Amino acid sequence: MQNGIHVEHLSKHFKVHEREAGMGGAWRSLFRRQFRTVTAVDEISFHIEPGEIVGFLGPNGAGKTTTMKMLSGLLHPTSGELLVGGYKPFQQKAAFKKRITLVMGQKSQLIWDIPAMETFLVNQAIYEIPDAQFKETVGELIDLLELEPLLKKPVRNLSLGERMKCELAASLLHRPEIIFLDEPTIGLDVNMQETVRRFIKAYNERFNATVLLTSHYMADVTALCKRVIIINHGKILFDGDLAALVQNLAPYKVAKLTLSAPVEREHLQTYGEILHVEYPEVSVKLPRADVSGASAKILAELPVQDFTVEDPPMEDVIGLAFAGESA
Ligand SMILES: Nc1ncnc2c1ncn2[C@@H]1O[C@H](COP(=O)(O)OP(=O)(O)OP(=O)(O)O)[C@@H](O)[C@H]1O
Repeated sequence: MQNGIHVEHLSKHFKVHEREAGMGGAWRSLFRRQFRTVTAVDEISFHIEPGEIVGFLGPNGAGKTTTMKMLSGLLHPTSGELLVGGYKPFQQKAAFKKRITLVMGQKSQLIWDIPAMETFLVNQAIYEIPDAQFKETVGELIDLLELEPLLKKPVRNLSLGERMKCELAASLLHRPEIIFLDEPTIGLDVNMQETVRRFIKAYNERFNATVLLTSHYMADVTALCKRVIIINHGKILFDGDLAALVQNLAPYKVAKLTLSAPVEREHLQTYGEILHVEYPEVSVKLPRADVSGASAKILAELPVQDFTVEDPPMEDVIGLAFAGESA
């Protein structure tokens, strides 16, 4: 289980200084400091097999980044057991650092005023990558990410998407087998998101790399992750197949029809809960257990020009997970 990840009852508490509002509060807090404990991660356990790509989802402040930082050795856990690629991350052994990488979409490791290639050379020295391997890996990454035209420009002149591609290359030069990706596509346009996604998949396949990925873009998750872990308020709400999540949480599918003649809303409602009507387009919820029967009825009885049945959008399904938790 060399490239796997084992997490048992992992927790992280932060002690935060609380100050009362106003001048009086500031004065009092000089003498009597008040602290509050924030539980960012609360006794989570999971295992990830080598080569798996797992989506790590949750709303803002759920505990995703804190978990990733513990997994990559940047934060010391408050309690629990953690084994990543056979190492205890916080011991920060050189051999451990060579096996992992943490890419944060909102933080750059590239040196701003000089071309990305210079950062690559710095990383070659840091990770002690032999020349031949460095050349080979840089060549592969240039091909996979189409970096050639970007490498000689100062990083500050690159677009956000171009910078992200260089960021990924810089983070993967040492060919880590375990990669933590925190919002790798944030702020990128749809085409660039797709490029980054394809690259992550290709890297995973080529090196059998284990990937834990957070993203607010559900397209990333559906394209890359068979399995998802959902976290909220530091606790795991779901860990399993994405398909099972959709089935469990959304016991319905969405039928989208294009009508060839108007139909009264009251009549449409008899086929299922209406999500949207804007003639000629209509969306109706169909019970998952009877999709074929309900579809046949619609096609036989309504003036339908076009008809599709889909799973509800992932955003809605994840929303249901959080709603269920707070209910
Ligand atoms: N250094 C810190 N000191 C105090 N509290 C912190 C610290 N880092 C994180 N927290 C708190 O821990 C909780 C979890 O934060 P974390 O950044 O892990 O969430 P996240 O799921 O990554 O959210 P986002 O999607 O917004 O990045 C939040 O309540 C946050 O305010």
